[in-house]
Amino acid sequence: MSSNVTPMMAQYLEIKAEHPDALLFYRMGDFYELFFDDAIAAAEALDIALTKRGKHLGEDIAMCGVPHHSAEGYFLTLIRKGHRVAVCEQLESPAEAKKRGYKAVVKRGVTRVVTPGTLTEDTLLDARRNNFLAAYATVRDEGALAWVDISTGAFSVLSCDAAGLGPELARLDPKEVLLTEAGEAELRHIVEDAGAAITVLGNAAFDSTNGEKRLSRVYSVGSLEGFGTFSRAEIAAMAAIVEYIEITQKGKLPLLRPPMRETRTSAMQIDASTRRSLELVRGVNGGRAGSLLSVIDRTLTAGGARLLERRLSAPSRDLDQITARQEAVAWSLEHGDIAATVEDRLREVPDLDRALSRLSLDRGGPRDLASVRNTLAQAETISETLPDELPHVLAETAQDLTGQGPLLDLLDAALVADPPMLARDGGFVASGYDAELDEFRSLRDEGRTVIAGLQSRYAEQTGIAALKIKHNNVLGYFVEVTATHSEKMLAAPLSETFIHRQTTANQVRFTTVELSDLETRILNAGGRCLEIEKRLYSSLKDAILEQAAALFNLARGLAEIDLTAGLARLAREENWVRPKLTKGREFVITEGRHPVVEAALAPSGTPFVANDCDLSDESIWLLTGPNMAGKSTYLRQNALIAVLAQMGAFVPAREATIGIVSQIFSRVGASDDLSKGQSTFMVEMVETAAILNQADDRALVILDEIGRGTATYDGLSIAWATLEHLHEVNRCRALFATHYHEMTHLSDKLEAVANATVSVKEWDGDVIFLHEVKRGTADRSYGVQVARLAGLPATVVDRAKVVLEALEQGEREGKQKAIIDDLPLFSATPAPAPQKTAPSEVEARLKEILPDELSPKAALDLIYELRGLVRTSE
Ligand SMILES: Nc1ncnc2c1ncn2[C@@H]1O[C@H](COP(=O)(O)OP(=O)(O)OP(=O)(O)O)[C@@H](O)[C@H]1O
Repeated sequence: MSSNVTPMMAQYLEIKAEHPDALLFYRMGDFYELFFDDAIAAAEALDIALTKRGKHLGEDIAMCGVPHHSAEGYFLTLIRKGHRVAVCEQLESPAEAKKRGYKAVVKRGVTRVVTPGTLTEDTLLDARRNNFLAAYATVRDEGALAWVDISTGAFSVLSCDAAGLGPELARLDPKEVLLTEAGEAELRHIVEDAGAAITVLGNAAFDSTNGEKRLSRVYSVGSLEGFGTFSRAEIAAMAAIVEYIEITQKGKLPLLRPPMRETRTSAMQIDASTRRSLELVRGVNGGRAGSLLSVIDRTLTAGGARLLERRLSAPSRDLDQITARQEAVAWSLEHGDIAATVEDRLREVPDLDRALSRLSLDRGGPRDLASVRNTLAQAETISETLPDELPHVLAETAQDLTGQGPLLDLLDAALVADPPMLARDGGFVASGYDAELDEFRSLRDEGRTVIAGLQSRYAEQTGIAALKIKHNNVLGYFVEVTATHSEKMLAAPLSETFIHRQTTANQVRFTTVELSDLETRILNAGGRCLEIEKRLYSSLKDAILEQAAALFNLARGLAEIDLTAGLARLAREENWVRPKLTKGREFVITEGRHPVVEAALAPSGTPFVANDCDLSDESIWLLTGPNMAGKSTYLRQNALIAVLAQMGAFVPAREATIGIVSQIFSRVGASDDLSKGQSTFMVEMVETAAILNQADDRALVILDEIGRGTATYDGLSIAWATLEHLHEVNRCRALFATHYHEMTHLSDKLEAVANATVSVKEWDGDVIFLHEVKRGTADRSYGVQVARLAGLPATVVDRAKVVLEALEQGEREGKQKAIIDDLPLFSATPAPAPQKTAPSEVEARLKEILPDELSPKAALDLIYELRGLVRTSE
């Protein structure tokens, strides 16, 4: 290194060398500073000023900085833009550094690396969503995905091959995925598709043998067997997660809950494009708005909201589990008064999971202590509100709410009602909790009163009424009497207490051991208060963390109760019913509704038209009907009802019986994926292929107008063959919407195919949508009428009608091609619409004629006259 590198810059470069892939936030006093390329990148991403600071190897050093107290917001912006941030703090005060030598540089070190998957700060997180960090590992031919939310400690793992990775990532929506180098090469596109950041770790991090040891150490167990039997790949994936947390949190581990082993067969399989098209947790725009989640969320706590999203993302396939959850919702619905009281309490419940996680990472504060206290207080009331007789799910969770009385009492006694954010400034421990603290506080706050008290005591003791305790900068506190009393003061017994300090012209000044003690104590009281509070903070935190496992269960219990009460309220408010789930293949929905479309229509007062669906015998319905009639809505609503039913919720219908659905596939509408260089048609075919290759006989498949992205006959043939495949090979339940009316003949040939249509009325050349689904076929598509409603120019609409008629006539006569060839070309200049043109002269003249009254001569004259009229208009 060049000799003109300053010691500070040398330190910076050394630390930066350890974090080449992160922007290094280097703490200098009240600021974090960035240098060199980091500064240039950060200044651009944060839109802040780029300056210079000194030179390095003859070149200016680029620099930018942000105040440390507002740094979190900047971290978030950088992370959203795809950066990682290494936070380098001062590990000692400048005064401490000076003790080591005049020129010593303050010790610094990276205390954490902020990455998208490892956030814990409330300000950086969406309270109502999980923030998952995932890792994918393969050992020999086995693959596994592990994921954790370090802000809540929830840790899970699943065996999953590479083909299953995309759907799982779509379900979990992790913010960051850890891969090996080889894994990155193979799986990058899948992870990027899921919108997660990729972090590559060395193979050692994924080593399953060391991993097992690492995990056992984290959970302080001899072996992982107590948590379940894990495959090598599962251990490798979990180990990588733990390793990465240790790297980013610089050795501090959050409280991880024991790993939960999931199996792919336990949840309904829903792939990424189906999730998008059904808009389960995100609407078309990527936000919550317009999603199913947004209309069913009645939860009152952050934990409840997160649980709801997880359940909705992974509806169950386990009949017993679903039934147990339904029982809980039904109970809550029947006991509205109890549920209402519970809900009032839930409104006051803070985010316990996240508070615990921050406390365990030493990133918490007094407010997190208060969050624990407030949660415990509410949990206690809730458990008192709940009766003894409860359905299984609620009985289990109610148990988790109890048993924390001692901790609650401790926190109640120790904390003020509304503590400040930071422990650093003190002021959060309640008075009366710690005698020493109370004393120092009164000293700090009431120094003058304590001195006044001492003064009157001394006055009494000496019998000198004029005795004063005073303060100056030279002597500090001292006792002062007038010179007249000096003799008495300097003689025994008073001289034993009062030590002479100074004699002036008129006064004599003394100190006492007690007074100088008091003085030091007053001076130090503020500092001592902070120290004591810091110690108490630590001991309260430890008391909480000792109960971490029970507290996590309690948080989970509250979330379950919240979710149950929310689903019950939803059912009551929206008039939903409890569906009957079976192990068979039924699918009977009576008067089903689409919850999102219904909610969207509500403000306009337009009623939603409920529709039935029965796929029990004829398992494939071929739906034809005009554009805009409501086909897509109908298709989706049936899929959504299945999802809601299997997550344990009630459903928007009058009645529903559903044989458990193993997989849902939905191909609705076409969207270009130009970023991947795929055309609309290509995307459609890839997704259709996935369905035909994967759907089993318990799947529910929804296909909306497949084949429309290509030429008519190609499209029709593909749609035709697809339907046959679903019928013969997949043998699944399916709803198939199409504009190819030719396909309706398939119902004669294929036993399980039925025709259905969405009815419309034609009135005065306009279509009126009835939105009613009936058995049968549609006679036509009314596309041209719908186009007119959409505001297509009248000339185009008229022209389209002419073409349509010609085509239909051609089809009837089997000479379509010739007819099309015969059609004169469309002229772009608007031709006057025929019905609006005034009658021509010839027409006007013809109208006047009364043929019966014409003589042969007059008739001949008329012919000449008409001929003449035509000539003039030519
Ligand atoms: N059952 C219903 N009750 C009331 N309104 C409905 C119903 N179904 C659909 N609609 C209304 O009709 C609109 C069009 O519905 P949808 O998109 O499902 O039609 P579509 O037949 O799939 O049309 P296209 O074939 O053009 O894609 C919806 O946005 C909604 O406002």
